[in-house]
Amino acid sequence: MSASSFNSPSAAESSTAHRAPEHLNNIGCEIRYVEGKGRGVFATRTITAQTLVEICPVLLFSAEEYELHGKYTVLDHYTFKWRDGRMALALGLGSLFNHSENPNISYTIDSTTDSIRYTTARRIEPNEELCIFYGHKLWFDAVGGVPNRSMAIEKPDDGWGGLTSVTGDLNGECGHINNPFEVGDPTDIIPEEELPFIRIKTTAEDIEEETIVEVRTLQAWAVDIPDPRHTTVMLKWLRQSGFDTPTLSHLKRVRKSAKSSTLLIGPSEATPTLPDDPDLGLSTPYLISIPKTVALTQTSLQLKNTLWPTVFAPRRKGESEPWTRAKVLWAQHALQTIVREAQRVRDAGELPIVSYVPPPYDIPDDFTPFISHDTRTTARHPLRHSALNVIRQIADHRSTTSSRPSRAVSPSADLPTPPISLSGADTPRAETPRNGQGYLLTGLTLFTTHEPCIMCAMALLHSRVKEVVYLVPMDKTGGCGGAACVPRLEGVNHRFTIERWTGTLEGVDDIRIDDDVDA
Ligand SMILES: C[S@@+](CC[C@H](N)C(=O)[O-])C[C@H]1O[C@@H](n2cnc3c(N)ncnc32)[C@H](O)[C@@H]1O
Repeated sequence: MSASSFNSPSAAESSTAHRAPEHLNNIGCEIRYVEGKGRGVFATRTITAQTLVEICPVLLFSAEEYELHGKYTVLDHYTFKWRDGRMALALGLGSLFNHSENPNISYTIDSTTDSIRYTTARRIEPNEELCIFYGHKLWFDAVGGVPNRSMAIEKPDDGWGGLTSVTGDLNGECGHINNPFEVGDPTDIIPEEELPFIRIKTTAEDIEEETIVEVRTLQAWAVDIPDPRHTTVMLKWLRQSGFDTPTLSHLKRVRKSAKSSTLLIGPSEATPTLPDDPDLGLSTPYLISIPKTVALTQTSLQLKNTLWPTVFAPRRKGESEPWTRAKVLWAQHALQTIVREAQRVRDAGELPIVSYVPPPYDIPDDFTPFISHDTRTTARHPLRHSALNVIRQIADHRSTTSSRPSRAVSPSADLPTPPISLSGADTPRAETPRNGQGYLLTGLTLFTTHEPCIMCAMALLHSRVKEVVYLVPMDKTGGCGGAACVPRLEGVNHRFTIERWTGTLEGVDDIRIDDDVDA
């Protein structure tokens, strides 16, 4: 909101006696009058998180027109600065969202259509007011919940109604927002090379593809069939022999050459007994090295084929989850939240390391976020790393409330409820479900400011977290691709996805720490 000069807004003049107009929004929003604020937007029913509630076309005024006329009118309480210095008025519900320090609506501009898209930042309950964040320099006395400042994450004064809380652009002008993910269809899948992060490889197959000289092999029995016409007989024998096991299903059974064939019999554990038929002219079985896994790329296929003909199976489904534009924005929002929280805890004398588990992108309902920071300094405890704290916070909360993962906790101003104390005393536990669903992080993404150390990476593995996204790599101490990559270790019984964020985010430089600190 620009409010460069003060004109008494209709809101200030209005009273609850006014009748609010109907709005034909089928998402569950309506306009109501509220004491002290004028009109506002309210939910008529539950609206789930990440719901697009309104798309508003904007009315644009030239800078000159606005400077000469607009700013002396009531418009000045409704307009935003547009990209090229023009002023924009959001039509529809856009101009009726009131301000809150705890906004439940975030919004992005779509300059291709000259419109603004408003999305719920969390689940909204019936009759709740839908609010955005205007910035810190308000030109009116705000009515409504002012958060506990000690808990609040300080937001920059963006002059843009909190728009930049989504975009990370903190220079205060819409015109300078340069976030490619806020423009366009939120359901578009972003091409891999345009994603603002690097995927850290965590499967053995992935490593093999990168360091292709080190094809992992195993020993298996083979036999030469001098007359290729006997190959079918030998394949039939193999099927009945019991030597044929699924362990070698990623390999072809026969390697043909110009004059003979070679049959792959089975793994080295059992010495094969061949058919007793001299007419077949078989060689004595012998051990060969064969690729241990399927070929995921053409390069790998070529290399593996030199050992033994290998099945080509390009990257298996689910290994590289596609990211939509909306999911990138969800992640940006989460990361901006942890950066602000880290700045706050740094100012409070702690290490600026924060871990955050937001509602899952796909199924955000019934889960309120958890956020924890490093408390080694205040707790005087070597294990109070932020990732461990948040894992423990979730487990404690879930096991002491109910078996159903549900409303949880956060100290963030972006987030609705106050935090569980991180005093260091273990919370007494209620009975937990046997499968661990009650206390694990199954299906959840953990966002963290710094690459988790090896201890935390192991704890995350035990917690069955689905995905870890971090900002600052810790080359000397990190356990997610820095000093080591714990979920990549052979023999671990769970792997989680890791993304190192490379996209620009305001404030990251403020929270860097010594590279030999365990985060
Ligand atoms: C963009 S308008 C919002 C819609 C406005 N309530 C109306 O009825 O037109 C901004 C104006 O709404 C009022 N307003 C917004 N948020 C408020 C709040 N938290 N407390 C009091 N007034 C608020 C202020 O008068 C402000 O100038």
